Order: sequence, then C-alpha cells, then structure tokens
Amino acid sequence: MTQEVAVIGAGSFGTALAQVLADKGCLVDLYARREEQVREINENRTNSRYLPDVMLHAGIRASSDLQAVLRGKRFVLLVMPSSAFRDTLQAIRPHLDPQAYVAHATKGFDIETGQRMSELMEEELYEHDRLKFAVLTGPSHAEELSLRIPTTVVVASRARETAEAFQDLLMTSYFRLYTNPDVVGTELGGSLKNIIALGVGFADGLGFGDNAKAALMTRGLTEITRLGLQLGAAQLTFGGLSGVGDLIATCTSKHSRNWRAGFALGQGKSLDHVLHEMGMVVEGVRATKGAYKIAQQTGVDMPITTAIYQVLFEGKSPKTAVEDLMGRRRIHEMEEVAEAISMDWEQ
Ligand SMILES: NC(=O)C1=CN([C@@H]2O[C@H](COP(=O)(O)OP(=O)(O)OC[C@H]3O[C@@H](n4cnc5c(N)ncnc54)[C@H](O)[C@@H]3O)[C@@H](O)[C@H]2O)C=CC1
Ligand SMILES: O=C(CO)COP(=O)(O)O
Repeated sequence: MTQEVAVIGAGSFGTALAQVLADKGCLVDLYARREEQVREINENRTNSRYLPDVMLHAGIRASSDLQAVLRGKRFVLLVMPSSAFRDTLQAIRPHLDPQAYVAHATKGFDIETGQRMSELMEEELYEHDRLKFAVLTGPSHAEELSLRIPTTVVVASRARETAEAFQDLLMTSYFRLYTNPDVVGTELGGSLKNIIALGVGFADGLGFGDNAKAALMTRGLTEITRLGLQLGAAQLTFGGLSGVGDLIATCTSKHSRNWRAGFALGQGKSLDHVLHEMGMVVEGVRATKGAYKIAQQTGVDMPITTAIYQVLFEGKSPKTAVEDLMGRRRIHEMEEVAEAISMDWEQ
C-alpha cells in the first residue's frame, strides 16, 4: 500500500526527509509557507534556497494549504524551527487525523519555558494519544541525506510500536534508523550539541586548535549528560547517535550552520550580522538561552553553556570567557556524574 505522508516545514531537513520518503514510494505532501517556494518545488523540482544541489523526486508535492496537506495522513513529520514549533502545533491540531503517528525532527527548546519539543506536543496536541508521538534525531546533515549519502539516526518514542512504525516508514538502503525509548535523552542530545558546535566554531574562529576542539566536545558531552541525568534521561543514550554521534557530526562539519555561525562570531562578526547572513535557522543560539534557563532552574552546573551564553547575550569578551573556563577550580574528571561510575581511587 502506498503511504501518504505529510511533512511540515520545507527547509533543508524537511525537504531531505521528503526526498527519502519519496524514494521509498510514499506520496509526500510537503507544507511550505511561501507560494513562490511551492511553485518552485512543484514546477522546477528544486528548493534552491535550502538544498541548491538537489533535484527533487516527482513523488513530492508542495502546498501552502495546511489542512489539505494533513488530510487523511497516517504519518506526519514536523520539521519546523523550534521558534515556530508551538504556533505550528496549534495550527495543525484541528486538522490532524486522531490515529496519526507524529514525529518531530526539531532540535531546540521553547525559550519561554525551557520545554522540549515533545513536551510541547503533549501540551498542544492534548487530545492526541502521546504514545503515537516520536522524535527523530541524530547525525544527519540535510545536504548529505538529500544526496543519498549513508546516514544513521535514532527514532525515540515511549511506545515501541510507534518507533518501529517510523523505522519501517523511513528505512532505505542509505538511511538507517535505530529505536530508543529514551525520549528525554535523545531530544536533549540533539538540542544541546548545537550549543557546543557554536563553541567549537568560536574556538576555531579565534584560531585555537584541535586540543581545544576535543576539550569542548568532551567536556561539552559531560555537561549535556549531567543535565540529562538530572532530567531523567538514560546515561547510555548520550553515547549513542543522538549524543556523541550528532556532537561529532555538528562540531566537525563544514555543513553545520551552528559551527559556521560560531566561526564567524569568533572572527569578530556580530550575532545579528551572522544570523542575517546565514538565512537558515541556527538553533544553537536559542538553545543556549533555553539550556541556560534550565540549568538555572535545576541547579545543574553547565560551565561551557554559561560561557557561551555570556558571550552571546551579556557582552563578555571571548578571551575572558576562555580565561574563566580554564581558571575554574580544580575538579575530578567525573565529579559531577560520580554516581554514574563505579571505579574509585585505590587509596
Ligand atoms: N538541516 C539539517 O541538516 C537538520 C536540521 N534539523 C532540525 O530541523 C529543524 C528545521 O531545520 P532546517 O530544515 O534545517 O531549517 P531551514 O532553516 O533550512 O528551514 C526552515 C524552514 O522552516 C520554515 N518555517 C519557518 N517558520 C515556519 C512556520 N511557522 N511554519 C512552517 N514552516 C516554517 C521556513 O520557511 C523554512 O522553510 C531545526 O530544528 C533543525 O535543527 C535536524 C536535523 C538535520
Ligand atoms: O543537526 C544537524 C545535523 O545532525 C544540523 O546541524 P546544523 O543545524 O548546525 O546545520
């Protein structure tokens, strides 16, 4: 049976996922807000602003009519920026099939409340069965996935049936999905790595080297894990695709908008200028605000996130931020996650 799928958000990643689905023989209705973009996709088979090198599959049909896009769909993928997530949920609620499986691929937080995207889904789609919700996340640059370059991700849901339904829907010879019941951990990994990628870009822009990059990635993962444990995530998840996997992909890739934004900031450009030039979403900037807020609410120590917050929003100089990080009190490498390791000193 041909599956009909709705993809909400026709940016880079929504379009890349639509391409995967069309390759699998699905009929894909892709929601785009701008008529001009709808026409370009349907008539030229391109989405040149977001994926300039890609010729789109004939099975993708773009539309700006949200109700028509959602009509009768058993599978819905939400791929908007986090800034548009709550509003979009409110807009889709009246048109969503009650039986639909709904997955989101958005990496970020609601900065007003610090909530994760799946928490917003539960809140805004309150009539829907939350066991039909899933999160799709992991190392997956749209630029590569849309060119059918091998990519692996994880789909997390509280219900195995839902996770496996998305696995069956999306798996191809070049796109491999794993499942995980840890919704909190997978979402946090995907959202928080963008902050560290900004920091790594920053360090590269300042002319630092591989030692600093490795330090930020490793210590970044420590603070991501620390917050995750506090919020009920499973530690092992952070060693998986949504944790260290996406951290590597984002901190070391020329595709990463977060890394590129950090690099430009490190070279002295202003935040407004960098965001304007990018023309695409840089989730790490909002995520820094969201994570800083959660860290304060929970009392979890997140020194790298705090340093990036101070540079981005409080005018601290990068040089002072680095000096502050390097000059912190001496600590045990695993001090903050001590309960997670069993190894102790011999004497
Ligand atoms: N680009 C990538 O490689 C990946 C992106 N993601 C995540 O997917 C989410 C979307 O990112 P991209 O597709 O890269 O963004 P993008 O910057 O390429 O495009 C954003 C798209 O969202 C649309 N949009 C903005 N407000 C909207 C609204 N209210 N309703 C519907 N659409 C709206 C824009 O018109 C645009 O088409 C982000 O959270 C990102 O972190 C996740 C995995 C990979
Ligand atoms: O999440 C991504 C890859 O997994 C994309 O990262 P950027 O948003 O930094 O481009």
